[in-house]
Amino acid sequence: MVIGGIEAGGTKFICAVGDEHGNVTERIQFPTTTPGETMKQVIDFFKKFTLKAIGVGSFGPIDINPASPTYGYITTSPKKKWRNFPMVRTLQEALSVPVGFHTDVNAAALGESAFGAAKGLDSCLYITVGTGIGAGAVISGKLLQGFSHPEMGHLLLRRHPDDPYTGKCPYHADCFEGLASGPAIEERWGKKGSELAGNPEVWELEAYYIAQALMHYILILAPQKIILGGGVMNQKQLFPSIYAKLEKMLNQYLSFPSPLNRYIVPPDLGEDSGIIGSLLLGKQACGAN
Ligand SMILES: Nc1ncnc2c1ncn2[C@@H]1O[C@H](COP(=O)(O)OP(=O)(O)OP(=O)(O)O)[C@@H](O)[C@H]1O
Ligand SMILES: [Zn+2]
Repeated sequence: MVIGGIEAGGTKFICAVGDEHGNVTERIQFPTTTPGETMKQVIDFFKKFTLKAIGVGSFGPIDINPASPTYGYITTSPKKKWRNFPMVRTLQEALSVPVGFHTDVNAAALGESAFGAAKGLDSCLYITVGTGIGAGAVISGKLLQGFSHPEMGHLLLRRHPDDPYTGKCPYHADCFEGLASGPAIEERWGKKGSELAGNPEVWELEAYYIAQALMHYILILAPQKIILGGGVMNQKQLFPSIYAKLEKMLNQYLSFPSPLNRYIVPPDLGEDSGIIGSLLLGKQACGAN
C-alpha cells in the first residue's frame, strides 16, 4: 500500500512516501512558513504519487473530534498564521485521498509501538522534550484520546527549591513545559542546551522535572514502555539521572515492568518515529488496522 506521511512541525514539515510496514521510499522537508506556501510544497510533492491515503502527525493543539465542525483543523496554535487552518480538508481537496490526523507525539507513539522500542507491547508513552514538551500514548493498542488529544506537557510540578526561574509557558508560566523545554533551559541558563553539556547542574535540574512528570504519567497510565525523544534528550546523561530520581520519588510504591534502563529509553526509530507513525495514521484512515 503506497501511503503518504506528513510530520507537521513548528519549524519544519517532513513529507514521506512509504508503506504500512514503516518503509519510507521518498522523503522531503521544508521550513514551516505560512500555510499557503508550506502546503503548496506539500501538495506538489504528493501529486507525483498515486497514494491510497495520507497520515498527518501535527503540532497542536488540533481538533481530532470527528463530530466537530472544525475536525481536522489546527486550532489555538501559538503559531498564529496556522490558527484555524483546515489541514485535513486542504489535503483531501487537493489530493482526493482519506487523511488520518493526530498530534505529532501520538504519531510518534504509534510508530514506536508498531516498529520501535515498544514493538510487541500493547501500551507505550512517547514524550518529546524539545521546543515544547508533549506526549502521546498507545494504551490497549489504541491511541489515547478523550474529548481531545492529551496535553501532557503542561503538568504542574513541584518546583525545585533552588530554582528561581519564572518559567516560559505563555499559558501557565512554570508548568512542566515552562520549566523544562529547550527554550526554558536556554532562558534560565543564558545558553542553548547544546552548549551546556558540561554543566551538570543544568541536567540535574532538568532530570528532576522530567522524573516528576514521568512519575505522574506512570501512576496514571502505567505504560509498558516510556520513550523519551526530542532535542533536549540528546543529552544522554539525563537518562541515568532520571532513573535515580524516579526511583527515589516513587520510593518502591510500585514495581516497574522492566529494569529502568530498558523501561525508559530513547526512540528506537531515531528521528523517524513521527514520520513512520504518520504512515500508520494514513493506513488507519483508509480503514486498515
Ligand atoms: N544537543 C542538545 N542538547 C540540549 N538541547 C538541545 C540539543 N539539541 C537541540 N536542543 C534543544 O531542543 C529544542 C529543539 O527540539 P527538537 O529538535 O526536538 O525540535 P522540535 O521541538 O521537534 O521542533 P519542531 O517544532 O519543528 O517539531 C531547542 O530548544 C534546542 O535548543
Ligand atoms: Zn503550560
